[in-house]
Amino acid sequence: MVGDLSLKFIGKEPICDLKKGVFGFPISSHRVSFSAGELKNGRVRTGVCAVMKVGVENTEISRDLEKFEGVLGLDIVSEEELKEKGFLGLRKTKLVCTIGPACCSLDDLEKLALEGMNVARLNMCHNTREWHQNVIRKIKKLNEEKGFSVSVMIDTEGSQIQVVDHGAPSSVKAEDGSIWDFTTEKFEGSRPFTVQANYEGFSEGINVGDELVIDGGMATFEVVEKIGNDLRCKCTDPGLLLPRAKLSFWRDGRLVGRSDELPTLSTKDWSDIEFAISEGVDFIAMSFVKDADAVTHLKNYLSTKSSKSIKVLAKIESLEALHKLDEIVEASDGIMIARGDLGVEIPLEQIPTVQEEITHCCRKFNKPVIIASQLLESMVEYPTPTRAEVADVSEAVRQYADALMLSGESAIGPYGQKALSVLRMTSGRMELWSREENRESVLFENKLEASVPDKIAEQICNCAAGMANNLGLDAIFVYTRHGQMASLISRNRPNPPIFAFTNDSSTRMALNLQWGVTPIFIDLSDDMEANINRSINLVKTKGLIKDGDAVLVVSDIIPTSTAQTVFQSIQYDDVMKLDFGTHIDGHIVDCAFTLAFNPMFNPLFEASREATNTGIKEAGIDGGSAIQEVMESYGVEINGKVCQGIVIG
Ligand SMILES: Nc1ncnc2c1ncn2[C@@H]1O[C@H](COP(=O)(O)OP(=O)(O)OP(=O)(O)O)[C@@H](O)[C@H]1O
Ligand SMILES: CC(=O)C(=O)O
Repeated sequence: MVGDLSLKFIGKEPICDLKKGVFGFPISSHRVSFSAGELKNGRVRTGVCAVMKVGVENTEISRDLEKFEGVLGLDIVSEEELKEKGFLGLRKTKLVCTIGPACCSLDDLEKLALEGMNVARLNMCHNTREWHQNVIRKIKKLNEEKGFSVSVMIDTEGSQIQVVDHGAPSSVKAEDGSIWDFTTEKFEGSRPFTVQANYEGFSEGINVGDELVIDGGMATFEVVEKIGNDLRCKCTDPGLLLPRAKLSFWRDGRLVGRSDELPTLSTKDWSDIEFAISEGVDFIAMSFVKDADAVTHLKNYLSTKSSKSIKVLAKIESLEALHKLDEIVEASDGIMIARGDLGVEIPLEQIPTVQEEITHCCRKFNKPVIIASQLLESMVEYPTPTRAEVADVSEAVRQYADALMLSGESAIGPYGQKALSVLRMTSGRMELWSREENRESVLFENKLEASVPDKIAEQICNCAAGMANNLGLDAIFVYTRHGQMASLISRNRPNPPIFAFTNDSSTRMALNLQWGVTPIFIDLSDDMEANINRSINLVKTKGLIKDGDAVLVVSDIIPTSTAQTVFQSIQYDDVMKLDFGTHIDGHIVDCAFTLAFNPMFNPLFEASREATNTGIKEAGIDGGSAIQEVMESYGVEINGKVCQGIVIG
């Protein structure tokens, strides 16, 4: 992991507010670099380096513009949005659409892509292999020929106890007091008042008196008799039975776990995964994940079978998954909060808090999260959403979910594009409100568990996001091969948009799901200066950035070129000090930071801290002697030798 941070100003004016210089004074070209190379045990680890550069002369830009070449793989929708609304107008929340019969033509898919669909979701529960293949190919065709960048996700069917047949072609009403048989017996056609379940062992451990709940509350029955494996039930809360309705059993107000023996991935799911690999999808959303092992197993399988990197998302839709949330989130590449099936296993009133907890957990582990199901359910039938639905969407955006998903609204409803536009406009409005309220002024503080270089990269990204917010920068440019730093910055939910330049097409497609990140495909070299200049010139040539815009540049690309002599290596035992001062009309502003990796230096930090506090307290002509006294009272043991603190300057 490598980090590389620099500030780049386009155009003549030195900037700070940033457009007027720091405290009104011009900023000179200035560069600081560091890189953590060797660690204590002598093993060479990947380096971490940072570059800060302020000020670029106009001539440099003009010179680079002359030699500009290459292609900027920015999708046409982001490009249009950027031209129309500017950096801060770019939507941060990503949008996922379930593709079904109502939106599977090339024309419909193009309309959804134009309306802002970032990811197309295909649920393998429905329709044929050929149908899915056809849709995937149409999406790839649109990406290639029309300049979109829509990622493809498939959902595995997973294993769950559900209705195979309920005696009617579509929905059927269960009346109060009516008696129904639930069975796994296979029979031709349909029988009235008979529901066929998909799983042989569905009634094991179920007692007379238990409650059988349909689809989390569509209808409720009481088990009145067990006949072999079959259950005879009386309807106690009338309602609808839909095709593929989910069955759950409850006793004394608690869920009776029934799906333990069902495999997370069935034989059909494995065959769908093979299909997904062969079609080169970008994400596989795994249904009914119970633990981290299932996710790890699939990830390992994909890493050996697929030449491209396919990301594995775990769908959180059972009580079991909630109990193992941390381990599942940590093991996966992202999460889908499948509120539909989750509502079958937990009381509905718990969904909002559970959603917020899962979203928070994903932030903690830096994994993208999709909030799914019933966001605009009424739009499956009606052209406008309810006010409550818009409030639900806004709440998901307020929680900083990475993505929102449409299900039946786009798959079967006649108003799919309109529903997508409601998501887009509601997200944009809420994002603006959050920014104006400066809700994310306190950056996300949970640290990720990682190696020292990764922690440093994380800190660089946290600083970068804070700096971009505090200085009111226009954009953050991240140069990344695997998307790690783009994702670490996104985790901080900064105000400016994040443009992730990558030369890896899997990374580009994966970043489509990450909050606030606009992925851009571009050729990258080891020469960061060349990468920065080329990409800025390309962006500039397209008219997407203008003189005076301030861009923060972060990179995780390790420079190998010998020309990069500017990078200095900082060892584990080194102490790095970054100190800068300026004056405004004779008033001096001084600022310094110190960074060390070896805890041996902690007493030195304590001495400096106490001396600084004394300096602040005693501020005045004689403050220096008080500082000196405190500093000299400290003895710091460094490599076995006790050294006395001294004040320099
Ligand atoms: N490819 C498809 N072909 C036909 N109908 C589809 C297709 N995809 C979705 N649908 C329809 O759209 C509705 C919503 O689909 P979606 O897959 O989001 O929900 P679901 O069927 O409840 O499954 P899950 O619980 O896995 O989300 C489904 O009820 C189904 O009728
Ligand atoms: C999306 C999904 O699978 C659910 O909400 O159940």
